[in-house]
Amino acid sequence: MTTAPVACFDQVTTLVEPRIKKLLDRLDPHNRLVAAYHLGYCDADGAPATAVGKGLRPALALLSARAAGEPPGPGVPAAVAVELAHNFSLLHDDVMDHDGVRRHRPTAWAVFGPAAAILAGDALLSLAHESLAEADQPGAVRAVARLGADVRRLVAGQAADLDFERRDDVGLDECLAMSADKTGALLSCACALGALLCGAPPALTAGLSRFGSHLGVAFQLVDDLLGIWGDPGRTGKPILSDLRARKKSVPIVHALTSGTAAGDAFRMLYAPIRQLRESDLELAARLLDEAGSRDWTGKEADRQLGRALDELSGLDLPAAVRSELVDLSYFVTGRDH
Ligand SMILES: CC(C)=CCC/C(C)=C/CC/C(C)=C/COP(=O)(O)OP(=O)(O)O
Repeated sequence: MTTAPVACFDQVTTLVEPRIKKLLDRLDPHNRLVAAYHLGYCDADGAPATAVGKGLRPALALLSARAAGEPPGPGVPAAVAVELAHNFSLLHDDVMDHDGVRRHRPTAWAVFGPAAAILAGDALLSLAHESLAEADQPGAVRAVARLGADVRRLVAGQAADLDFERRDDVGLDECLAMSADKTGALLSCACALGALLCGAPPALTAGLSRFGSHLGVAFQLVDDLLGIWGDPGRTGKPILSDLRARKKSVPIVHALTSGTAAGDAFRMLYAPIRQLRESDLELAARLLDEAGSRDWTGKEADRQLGRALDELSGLDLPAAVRSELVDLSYFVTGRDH
């Protein structure tokens, strides 16, 4: 496990969470309860609880504002916006995937029903845009437009991901492109949005954006590995969850297209006509390992991390910000949850 850089995550707790809680007050009581439950601010009865997400995207947005030479404060509307947009996507994703557990607790739809969870997601996305539109800062309009464009990419990535589940001819390149849309777009947005909101020079915003894209793909590849080989006690999701759901994540597509004996055996096991038993799932994970797919995915995550760090080295950044962005990048790719 890699230790998280402390300062930027502390600022998420002290600066971003209180602002999100204040925005939730604008929602009708039931919608607010579902959203607050999903965010981990309360349990299903409304009793206070401790927030559950890692807060990666808001941490990046605060660092993005600092990259533009500002203190973290002016980055808060951006940090709030990306965290709310991220949680909109998780609420809807859990409904679409019928996932019953996230962040070590029953998902919002499992507790309150799919309609309530979808509406809570809709409300969070609206609040994300309000957070930026109400910011009295030079780049507010551009920031709203940027968030909108990146949420559109996230939606396209999710559509591709769902489509892949029905297809048996998915290629590795399109799978990586899907990861760049589904996850890279919002991380890229987080890395650019703080600077954009603060009116930073376009070259700095563009460089941060490219850094975030590569980091986002690396993040998704690590997520793909954790979806198969992660410890449920750490990930907060059921064991072998991506295999059980017959996902076409990168390690799975790598095996299916590897042309190895293990990859071919995996293809037979994973065929849609077969009912997958628990023992099949363990065998499937072993075959992926034997096909070299775990190793390839880990190396590709490292390659994307390298490209992210190369982008960073070309940017003129305050030393403390550079060092936190580097620490955060290693945390993201070395995480076990
Ligand atoms: C439109 C739609 C439904 C899109 C879905 C897109 C989607 C679910 C992408 C997956 C992104 C991802 C790896 C989330 C976990 O982030 P994390 O580990 O940072 O989560 P945390 O906040 O729990 O820490």
